[in-house]
Amino acid sequence: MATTSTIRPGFDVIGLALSVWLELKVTIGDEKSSGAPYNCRITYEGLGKEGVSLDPNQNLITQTALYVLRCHEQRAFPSNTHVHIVNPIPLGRGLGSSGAAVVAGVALGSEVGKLNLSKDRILDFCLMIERHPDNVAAALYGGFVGSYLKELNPEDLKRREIPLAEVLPAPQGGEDTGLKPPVPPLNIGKHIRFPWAKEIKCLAIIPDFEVATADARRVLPTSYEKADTIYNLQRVALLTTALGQSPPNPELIYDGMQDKIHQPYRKSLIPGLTEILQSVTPATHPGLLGICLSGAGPTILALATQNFEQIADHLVQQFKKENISCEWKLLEPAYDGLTISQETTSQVPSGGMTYADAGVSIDAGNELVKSIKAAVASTRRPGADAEIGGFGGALDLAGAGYQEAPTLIQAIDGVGTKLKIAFAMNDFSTVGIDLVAMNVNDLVVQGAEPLTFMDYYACSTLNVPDAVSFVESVAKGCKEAGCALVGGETAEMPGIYQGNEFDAGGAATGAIKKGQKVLPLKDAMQEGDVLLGLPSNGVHSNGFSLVRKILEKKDLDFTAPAPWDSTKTVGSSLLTPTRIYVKPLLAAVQQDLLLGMAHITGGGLEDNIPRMLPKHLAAEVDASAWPVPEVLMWLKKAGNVSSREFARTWNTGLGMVIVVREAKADEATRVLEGAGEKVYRVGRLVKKEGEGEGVLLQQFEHWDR
Ligand SMILES: Nc1ncnc2c1ncn2[C@@H]1O[C@H](COP(=O)(O)OP(=O)(O)O)[C@@H](O)[C@H]1O
Ligand SMILES: N[C@@H](CCOP(=O)(O)O)C(=O)O
Repeated sequence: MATTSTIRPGFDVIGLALSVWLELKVTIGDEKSSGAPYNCRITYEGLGKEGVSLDPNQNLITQTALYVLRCHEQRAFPSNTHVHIVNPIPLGRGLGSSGAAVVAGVALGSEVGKLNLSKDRILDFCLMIERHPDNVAAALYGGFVGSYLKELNPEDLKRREIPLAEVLPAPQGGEDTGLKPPVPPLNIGKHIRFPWAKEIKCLAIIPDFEVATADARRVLPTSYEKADTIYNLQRVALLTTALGQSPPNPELIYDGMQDKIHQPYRKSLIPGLTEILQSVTPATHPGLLGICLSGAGPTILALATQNFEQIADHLVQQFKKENISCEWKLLEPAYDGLTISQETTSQVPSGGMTYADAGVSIDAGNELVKSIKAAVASTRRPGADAEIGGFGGALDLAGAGYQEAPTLIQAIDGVGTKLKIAFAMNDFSTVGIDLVAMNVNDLVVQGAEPLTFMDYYACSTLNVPDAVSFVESVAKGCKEAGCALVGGETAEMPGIYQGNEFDAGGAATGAIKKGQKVLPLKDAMQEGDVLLGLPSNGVHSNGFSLVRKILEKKDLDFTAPAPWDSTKTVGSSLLTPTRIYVKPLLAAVQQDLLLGMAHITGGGLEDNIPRMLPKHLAAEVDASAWPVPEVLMWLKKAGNVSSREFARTWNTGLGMVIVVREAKADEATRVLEGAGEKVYRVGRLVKKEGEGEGVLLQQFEHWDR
């Protein structure tokens, strides 16, 4: 079940289901639950743990389920029911936690009561609890949804027990609610799904305080000026179509998301709201399409196609001016809505043990596979269809363009301790790119075209949203490298990993056409060959143990503004994914322009450059020839890291170093620049003195500026 955000000016009308899922795991016949009130024991994990009641008559989910059961002459849950709630949706922030809880509650009642309610009937019940249809309709049906409430007929209107409150603290309405609750009239809500352009993503800027939806509705007037009503109607009519058009039109969407019937009244509850909403436009922040309050607030929803981090960081800073801290999330529309699955292993004998009891959930694994299918399939390429679910990933070499047996090159690597930063930031949307980069960059330096990738994700207990975010980022990396994600492994190993931590590894396979040489061509290299460097964009994926030590020493939190880049937090800057150099380098390889390449990973320039050189040659490198990223300069200074150590730990600003013949250096530069690279001439090959150094660094005082 996804959380929804109502998009202005469609107040109480349009909602969007987002990729954050409230999950209920229900067991009937659970011995530990015997004697629980209403036969129901609740356990809870996730957001809101401290505040949410575990009393079945108080908890919104079970309270709603009891209401549904009582409407069907069932007074309580079946004996020994255990409901385990897993909630990743922040409560009271305008992200529809209550809407999702109500949908979950009605579905729970329907399932345990064996009522077999249709989705449309579930909506009727939901609307008895939460009277605005936008959140519940989107959570129930999934996607971008418009909805309306049918006018009740005079008989129904007369019924005192039909709820008047917006979010009811109890399924109530009359004195006898508990015994004889109001059964909803039939078909009171209608919905329709609108198209949503695939490139539009949702940034949720979530302040660290709550605004109860009921309070945010209390500040609204009971009637509106005609002009304000027309203002909103005009915009909503266009907006629902504009959000489905590809490419999206920022002007239409930005204008279409203006509102005069609720945001102006809610500014009293959200400090700085008007200024914050006005502080970004598509002109000041390219990629932004529109901005509004999410639900009843205080979360801000920004729709965008790119530059997510800059937009989010800007909005976080605006809130900061009001002394409000925020976290932000990049979310996608979710199209599944309410989903219910039955565990096939449910005939557990009394006292019998299950794999799930031991901490390994086959269901969660299956759900993960279902959720990542689309992202994985998007990496398909000739020769590999990237369909997961089989026992192994298939690659048809002829289909991939290799008619004669090629040389296969394989690489395997992990993300390393950069994962620690992702855990601290609870952001797994980029580390998969690092994982792919570490592998495919190793392949391409040998001249191989990456064809397939497989990832390994090992955790304690599978957190499906985190794992989905991770695999989606792996898929992103694969697309950038042009390889298909043909499989992977998710391992739940309680006892080996702790909390939300996991380890991630992966392996790539690439090919070199018959007749084409495997690089480096050590025998062909000679004194005077030129070294070209391609820029890194920061730390990439090595040296993070030292990075963390330096931050600790400087007492710098991951959420603090980065001292080297005021537009980012320390954590978000450090999570900048490793660059993938495959496409530009293959362009040069195909023209036979390169003699060798070194991917600058652990061990830095000092250890990696010699890996591509023959024993008798050394690399003379001019450290002043390329700019060092600010983050690396800061780390060097803050950690008082010597230049030698600097060049052995981090990439110093070069992600790739390439050897070319002097006569081909300009041509190679032109090809690489044509493929979008910046190229620096950083040195040359010289004769090595005996067992001397493989890298002779010159001008490294430049790093001490
Ligand atoms: N997973 C949940 N389990 C139980 N109660 C919940 C859950 N999610 C939300 N609620 C209830 O809904 C309230 C928040 O609803 P509301 O004010 O409408 O905010 P939101 O914008 O998050 O929907 C919470 O305080 C809590 O009582
Ligand atoms: N249309 C409602 C939506 C409330 O959403 P929530 O996520 O805050 O519960 C409103 O704007 O009041």
